[in-house]
Amino acid sequence: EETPIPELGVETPQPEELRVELNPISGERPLTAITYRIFQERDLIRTFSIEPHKLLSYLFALEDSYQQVPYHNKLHGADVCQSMHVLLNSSGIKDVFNEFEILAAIFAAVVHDVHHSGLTNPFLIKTKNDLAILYNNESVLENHHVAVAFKLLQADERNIFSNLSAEQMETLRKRVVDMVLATDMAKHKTLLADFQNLLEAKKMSGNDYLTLESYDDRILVLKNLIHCADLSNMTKPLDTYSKWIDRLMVEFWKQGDAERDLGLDISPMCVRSPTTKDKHQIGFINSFVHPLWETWGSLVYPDANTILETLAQNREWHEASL
Ligand SMILES: CC(=O)CCCOc1nc(Oc2ccc3c(c2)CO[B-]3(O)O)c(Cl)cc1C#N
Ligand SMILES: [Mg+2]
Ligand SMILES: [Zn+2]
Repeated sequence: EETPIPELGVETPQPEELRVELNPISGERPLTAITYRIFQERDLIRTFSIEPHKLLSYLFALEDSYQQVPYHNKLHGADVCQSMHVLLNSSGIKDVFNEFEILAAIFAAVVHDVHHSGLTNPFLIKTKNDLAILYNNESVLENHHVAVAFKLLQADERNIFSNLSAEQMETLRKRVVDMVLATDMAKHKTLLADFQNLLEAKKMSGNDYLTLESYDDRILVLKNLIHCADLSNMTKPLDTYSKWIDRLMVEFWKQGDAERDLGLDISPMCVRSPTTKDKHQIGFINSFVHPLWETWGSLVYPDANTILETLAQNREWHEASL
């Protein structure tokens, strides 16, 4: 029978250092505030005849569908959306994507982890959680996030895409599904290899400007873009980055506690010990994050140089703590 997801919800007291003072502007609704502003700034509301009250209703419902877990909560959704917004302005790609692709990318970023339970795919799979059964162990969380995002659109008062044609909606939906599913870490190696092959081929063609014709080439760059935005914590200044790590570790350690209580092997990153924290972070940065950002940096050179410097400094900070 199904093993219940151990409650990681509101009743778990947030350790003091995780308590954040609410921003006087965005107050309780950082995700709605940031996303609405970005839609305005990119003129998406006018371009796609989005009814403002529907956009607010959708964003309120989306924000409330993010679980109150230490890391994968509405702040992470807001953060990845804002990071996507900035990355889309990188010199190397600024004029590459059209407004439909930008709408899809911003939307995919803000919905990409909605209803995340604070547990990993391997945990949901080994505990035979309903979601793992429903999605046959395949990108379980990511399938759930994008399904919830589109489920919320079904209410007419929340359907922000009601003025798109059926064909436009079909393509938007495909792009959003493709991007959110690409945030599954299990797909990282293939995604990055394909991205590197594409850039190599483009470099061979000599033209210094990235020209992308096919849907597959264009969506490949967008998949890597949302993956970068999702793994952008360590490209931020240390005082911000360290706050994200603290949240992530609390979430990982809670899963470790649940694994122990269920008599399961404790996932390496979920072992409650500050020393392994740095070891795992360095391992994750070296194996996944740095190669990805190096590749991104080569695409938007020299736009990402500051990012790469910050990434190196944050890695040194971890190494100094070993
Ligand atoms: C402070 C950080 O370093 C943030 C990056 C997350 O840190 C890790 N993330 C990992 O995998 C996922 C990366 C992205 C996501 C998820 C899992 C589930 O939702 B998501 O889309 O946010 C793995 Cl395998 C290890 C670490 C480590 N350390
Ligand atoms: Mg995710
Ligand atoms: Zn995420």
